[in-house]
Amino acid sequence: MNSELRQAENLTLNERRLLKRHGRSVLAIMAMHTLLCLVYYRMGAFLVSAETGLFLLAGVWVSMLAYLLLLASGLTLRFKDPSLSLPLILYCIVVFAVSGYYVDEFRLSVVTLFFAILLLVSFQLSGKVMVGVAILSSAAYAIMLWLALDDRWVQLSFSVEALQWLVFSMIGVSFAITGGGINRLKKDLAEKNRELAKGLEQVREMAIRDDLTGLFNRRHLLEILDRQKALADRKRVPFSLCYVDLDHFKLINDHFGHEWGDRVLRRFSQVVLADMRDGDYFGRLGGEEFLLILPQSTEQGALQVAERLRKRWSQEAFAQEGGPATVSLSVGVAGYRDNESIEDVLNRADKGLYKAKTSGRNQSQVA
Ligand SMILES: Nc1nc2c(ncn2[C@@H]2O[C@H](COP(=O)(O)OP(=O)(O)OP(=O)(O)O)[C@@H](O)[C@H]2O)c(=O)[nH]1
Repeated sequence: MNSELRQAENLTLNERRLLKRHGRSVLAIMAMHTLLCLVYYRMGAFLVSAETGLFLLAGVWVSMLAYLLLLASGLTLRFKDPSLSLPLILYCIVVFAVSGYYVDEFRLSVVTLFFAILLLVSFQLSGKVMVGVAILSSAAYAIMLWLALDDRWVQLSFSVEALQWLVFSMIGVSFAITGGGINRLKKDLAEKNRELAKGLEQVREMAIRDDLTGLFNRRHLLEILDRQKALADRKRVPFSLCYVDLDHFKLINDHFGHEWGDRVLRRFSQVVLADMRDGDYFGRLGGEEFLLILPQSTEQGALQVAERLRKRWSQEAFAQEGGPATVSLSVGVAGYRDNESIEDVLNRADKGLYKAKTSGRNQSQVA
């Protein structure tokens, strides 16, 4: 599994965990709200008939359970806001306004729970939306109050109710402003985290790559070899190496300059990368020496790959650009033998290379 896939999976897991926590918080707040309503009903302060009260509570809980099930299903994960904070808070405005309407004496205590939900959604909603929500909730409170006063004006004190509305509205707006700040902070933090992850990825890339060619460096090649050896020892999957060395490279530097030497090294890297099979590994050991690691390849298979590469590279000409006509290469091939060390298999590949060099270069030899 590549790192992007793993990262995406982790993000989804985190998102799911956060959603679960959000769902639990909403559930707790709504349960407290129901409990308060039931207590006030027992005290005779919730001014509804048993049927109406039951109908209202059933309505609240059916829609609440539908919301929680929707979150738990993961269907909302593809939305920009998987917790559906805006629909939730709009729904809560209605629920708290309706319940507040029926509890004259304890109105403020019931609607206070609304602030807990407001705080919860502030993690998702922007400052502007939060202020909009606060204004809307204040308007809903005012309408609810107007209806209550209209119905029961004898029992109610306009000035006390108006003062409570003012307190509710002011707290609502200050929650919205603070919540907007939290949201901004969260966004800034997420952006910083993204930058940090990008930076870390760059550092990791720098640690495993060769500067000149962008290929894997010696250290990373050795790590890959360790992994291949473990796999081969455990699962008996063969792997082979091609130790590749460009011939008479010193002459290229001497005749055409160091710049040309670098250019040849880079072109060689591109040619191999374009030609190699998915799942194979190619890197630069240093200088003009390269290593091709071929998982699931036998020595004979690797020899064929080496020969194909040698022939492909021999077609690469530089004379027209003012460089060497062609540059040949020699390859030492070695297949991993059960339980031998990485050092041993590398030494055998190096021996093959030596054989290829001493036998006239421009060839591949198994060792
Ligand atoms: N341009 C360039 N040259 C490099 C780099 N790294 C190593 N070299 C040069 O590569 C040359 C390698 O020379 P040798 O080890 O004698 O090998 P060779 O000339 O290819 O001879 P054979 O391998 O025997 O065919 C040296 O001159 C190094 O300076 C590099 O990054 N860029």
